[in-house]
Amino acid sequence: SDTPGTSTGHRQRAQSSSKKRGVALDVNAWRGQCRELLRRMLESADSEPFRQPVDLFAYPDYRDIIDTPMDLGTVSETLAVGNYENPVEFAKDVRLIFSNSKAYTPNKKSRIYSMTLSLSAFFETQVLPIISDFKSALRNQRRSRQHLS
Ligand SMILES: CCCCNC(=O)N1CCN(C(=O)c2ccco2)CC1
Repeated sequence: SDTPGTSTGHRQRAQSSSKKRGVALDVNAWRGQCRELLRRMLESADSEPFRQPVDLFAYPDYRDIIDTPMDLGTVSETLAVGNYENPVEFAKDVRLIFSNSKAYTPNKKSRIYSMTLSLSAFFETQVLPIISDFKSALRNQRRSRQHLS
C-alpha cells in the first residue's frame, strides 16, 4: 500500500543520475557482465571441447565444413583486448561456436553436440538481460545527450 502523505509531484529529479526504474543504465556495464558470463561457461564441464580452437589434426575435414572457427578462448581474448564494441558482437561470436558444432556434427546425438545444446541454452538465458540493459542504457544516453544538442 502507498505510504500516506508521500506525493511524487514535487520530487526533484537528480540531474546527473542516469538511474531509471532502479536499473543503473551504464553503457559500459556489459563488458564485465560478459566476462563473468564467460567465466561461468568456462567452469562448466560442457564447455571443455570449446575452450580452445578445434584440433585440425584430430578433425582433418573440419575446415571443409566450417568456414569460421570460433572458441571460448578466442572470445575471451577478443573481449579482454577490447575488440568487441558491444554485447551483440560478443554474442554473435559465442553463437558461432554453437552453430559450427551443429554444422559439423555427424548426427544430433553426438556427445559434443549435446554439450553445445545445454551450454547454448544457459548462454541465451544469461546474455538476454545483458543485451537489453545495454540497449536501454544506450537509449537513455542518446536521450540525455539529445537535449544538449
Ligand atoms: C579438447 C578439444 C579442444 C578442441 N575442440 C575440438 O576438437 N572439437 C570441438 C568442436 N567440435 C564439434 O563441435 C563437434 C561436433 C560433433 C563432433 O565434434 C569438434 C571437436
